[in-house]
Amino acid sequence: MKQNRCKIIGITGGIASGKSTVSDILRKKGYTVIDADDISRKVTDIGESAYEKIHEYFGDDILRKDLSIDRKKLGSIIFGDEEKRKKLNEMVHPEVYKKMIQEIRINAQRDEIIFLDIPLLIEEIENSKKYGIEYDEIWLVFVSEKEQRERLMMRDKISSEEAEKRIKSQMSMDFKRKYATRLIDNQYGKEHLTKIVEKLVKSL
Ligand SMILES: CC(C)(COP(=O)(O)OP(=O)(O)OC[C@H]1O[C@@H](n2cnc3c(N)ncnc32)[C@H](O)[C@@H]1O)[C@@H](O)C(=O)NCCC(=O)NCCS
Ligand SMILES: Nc1ncnc2c1ncn2[C@@H]1O[C@H](COP(=O)(O)OP(=O)(O)OP(=O)(O)O)[C@@H](O)[C@H]1O
Repeated sequence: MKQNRCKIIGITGGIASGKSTVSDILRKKGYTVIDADDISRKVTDIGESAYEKIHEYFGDDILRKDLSIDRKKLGSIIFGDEEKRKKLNEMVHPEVYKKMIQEIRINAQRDEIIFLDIPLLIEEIENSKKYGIEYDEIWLVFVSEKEQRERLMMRDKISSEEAEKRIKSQMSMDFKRKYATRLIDNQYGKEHLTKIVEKLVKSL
C-alpha cells in the first residue's frame, strides 16, 4: 500500500539488535511507529484471531491457568523446532499483516511518514507485497553477533545456547543487508544511536 502522500519506512534487524530502541526514539519525536510484535501479542490474546489455531495445534500445554498463551513456553518450543516455528508463523503472520494494514490506513490520513517495526520484514518481504505493503525505505539495525547474543541473554534472561537458537532462527545479517536502504550501526551507546536516528530523520 503505497499511500500517495505517506512514506512507509520499515525498521528491521536481528533479534535484540535495537529495533524497539530505535522505535522509542522515533515515538519520542512524535512519529507513528506500528510495531509488529505488539500486534502479534494482540492477535494471540484469548479469543483473538490466531488464538484458537495456536491452541489447537500446540495443545493445552502452552496455556497458562488463566487460558492465555504462555509465550515463554511457546517460544522455547518454536525456537528449537523449525517446522513448528513455520506453523506458528502461518497462523500469526496473516493476522498481523491484516491488522497492520488497518493501522496504516488510519494513520495515513494524518501522517506523512509511518514507520513499521517488523522483526521478520526481510524474511516476509514477498508476503508483505502480497498484502499490499510497499516500503519506501528499509532501515536495518545491526550489531555484531557477539553483542547481539549478550544483549539478548541479558534482556530475556536466557542462556547462551537459547540465545543462539533464536538468532539462528532468523536470516543472516549479511543477507538482510542486501535489502536495506539505510544501515543503523547500534554497536555503541544509546546516545550515539539517537544521533544516528536524528540524522536519518532529517534526510527524509
Ligand atoms: C514465539 C513467541 C510466542 C515468543 O513471545 P515473546 O513474548 O517471548 O517474544 P516477542 O513476541 O516479544 O518476540 C521477540 C523477538 O523474537 C523474534 N521472533 C519472534 N517470533 C519469531 C519467529 N517466528 N521467527 C524468528 N524470530 C522470531 C523477533 O525478533 C521478536 O522481536 C512470539 O514471538 C510469537 O508468537 N511469534 C510468532 C509471531 C512472529 O513471527 N512474531 C514476530 C513478528 S510478527
Ligand atoms: N545502543 C545500545 N547500547 C546498549 N544497549 C542497547 C542499545 N540499544 C539497545 N540496547 C538494549 O539491547 C536490548 C535489545 O534492544 P531492543 O529491545 O531495542 O531490540 P529489538 O531489536 O527490538 O529486539 P526484538 O527483536 O526482540 O524485538 C535491550 O535490552 C536494549 O535496552
